[in-house]
Amino acid sequence: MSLFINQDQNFAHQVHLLEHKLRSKEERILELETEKAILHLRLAECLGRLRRGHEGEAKAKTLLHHQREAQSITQLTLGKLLAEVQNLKQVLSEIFAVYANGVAELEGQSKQILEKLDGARATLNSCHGDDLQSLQSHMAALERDLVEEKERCRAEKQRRREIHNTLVELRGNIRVHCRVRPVLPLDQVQSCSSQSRVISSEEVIHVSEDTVLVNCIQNGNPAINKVFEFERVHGPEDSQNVVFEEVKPLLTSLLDGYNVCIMAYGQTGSGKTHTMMGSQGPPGSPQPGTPQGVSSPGDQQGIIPQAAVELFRLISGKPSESHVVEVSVVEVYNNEVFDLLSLDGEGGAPGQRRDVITTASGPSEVPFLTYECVKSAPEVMQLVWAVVKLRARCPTLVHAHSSRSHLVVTLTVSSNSPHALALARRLKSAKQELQRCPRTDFWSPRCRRANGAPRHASADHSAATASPSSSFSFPGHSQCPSPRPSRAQGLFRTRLQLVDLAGSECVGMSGVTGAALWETSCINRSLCALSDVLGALAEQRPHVPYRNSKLTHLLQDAIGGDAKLLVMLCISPAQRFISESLQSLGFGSRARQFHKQVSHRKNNNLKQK
Ligand SMILES: Nc1ncnc2c1ncn2[C@@H]1O[C@H](COP(=O)(O)OP(=O)(O)OP(=O)(O)O)[C@@H](O)[C@H]1O
Repeated sequence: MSLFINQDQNFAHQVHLLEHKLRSKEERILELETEKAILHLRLAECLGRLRRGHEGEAKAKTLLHHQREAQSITQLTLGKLLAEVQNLKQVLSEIFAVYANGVAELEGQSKQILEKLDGARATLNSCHGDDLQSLQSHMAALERDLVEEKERCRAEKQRRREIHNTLVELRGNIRVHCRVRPVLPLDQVQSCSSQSRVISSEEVIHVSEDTVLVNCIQNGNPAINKVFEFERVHGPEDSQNVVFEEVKPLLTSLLDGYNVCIMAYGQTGSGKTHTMMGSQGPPGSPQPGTPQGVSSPGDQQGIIPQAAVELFRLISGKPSESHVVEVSVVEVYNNEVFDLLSLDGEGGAPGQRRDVITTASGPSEVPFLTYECVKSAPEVMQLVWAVVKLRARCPTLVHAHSSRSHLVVTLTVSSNSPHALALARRLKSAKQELQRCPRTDFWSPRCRRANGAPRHASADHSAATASPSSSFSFPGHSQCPSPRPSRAQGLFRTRLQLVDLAGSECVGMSGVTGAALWETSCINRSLCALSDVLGALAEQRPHVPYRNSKLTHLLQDAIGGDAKLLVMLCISPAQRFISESLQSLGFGSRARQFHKQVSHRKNNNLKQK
């Protein structure tokens, strides 16, 4: 039994070994098949490579072939190009040769042209010199003509001035100058728009040497221009000296025996006091905004100080004649005349009321008027500045230092000149004719005041009402009641009256009330009276209403007599004051009519001759 078991086991073992071998063989077969497949793949790859290598070789062969073809083509083209370059070189050398020839030719030609140019320039220079000479001689001739023309023009002007002066001498004539001042803060109008306050000061007045043009602008309507003509018009840029230079010639008439009056007319704030006195006050006085003691610049002096200097200069030029100069200062306030150089009985308050009378011989006089004898212009101005501060002033909405009275400074020159005495005789007969004018009654003021009452109702007049112990005094003061005994008999007297009128004003604008309102009414009425007198003279009416106001009565000789009168119209250029400016310009034009009529008649006479 055991034997059978061993055999079975051997057999099984044998089978098992064989199966193991078989499995090993099968695995080996699988490995070999795998290797075979791999070898197949490699073989296929190698075959592919080999095939591609063949194709590359064929391509390389083709490329080589093409390269060889290209090389042969390039060689051919290069040959052709070389041939062309050769040709081009040939052409270029030919062109260069032509160019070189051309340059040589041009150089030759330009040389010739330069030579011609030099020749032409030389010719031109000689021609230019001739022309220049002829031009220069022409210019010299023209200049000579111009000088001659200027001389003729100057002589003509001189002749015209002489004729004008002759006319003035024959009749008490009036000439009108106009001065338009610069725009000032008081010209500004403040109006409130919806957002802000607008300040404007539009200029509506423009000037030339002898005309004033006013742009009358009315809301919504086209502007109308009005032109006024005067003997001389000064613009805002004209200085005090320029204004005086035009006035100065009139002063020589004083020594020829004529009375002279220079009067500033205009609305309040238009520059009358500035023009007549100057804005700076007496030299050396402290000015607003300037350190104490600084002198006022000379060119700020107005007509009165400059006229005083000129008068003494004229007198000193005539040493053979003896002259005596006296000064009086009068204020016409509320239609009353006040003697500003007088002192009351106790030697205190200055400014006694005086009357104006018409003397038997014709001219008006102020009895008991105080005259001060003066020997120099500074002495005159010392007196005038001392009393000018007594003048009534009142602040208004238009002008903070508005003068409420008319100021009349009179310089009386007494002379023993035979020429003046001869003239005096001639003028006396002329005056007798003027006396034929009938007289009107005095305009009776509503507010007459007794002597001694305060002169000024509205203003602060501490000096005017000073106590008797006041330290106020005038240099060399000596009151001479009229008739003036100090005056030598047989002397011929002429008067220089310098008048700073009070300004006309519109009550609505100045906003005055109470006593100031009465002052305004008096000022406006006296200015109306002045205008009426000029109107009557211009129309040559038989009656001239001098005595309708104290102002015209006082100035009777100056306005209508034998005096030479110069009205200096003072005008503000601003739109705000246009109606007052038009009124003043109208006054000036009316005053000139008097002058024009005389000239016209004289011209006719000349023509008839
Ligand atoms: N030509 C000018 N150049 C510069 N400032 C001027 C000129 N004219 C007037 N002014 C100035 O205008 C202001 C008013 O002038 P001014 O006092 O002379 O007026 P007015 O006409 O005398 O006035 P009123 O009649 O009210 O006295 C002053 O401050 C003055 O200095």
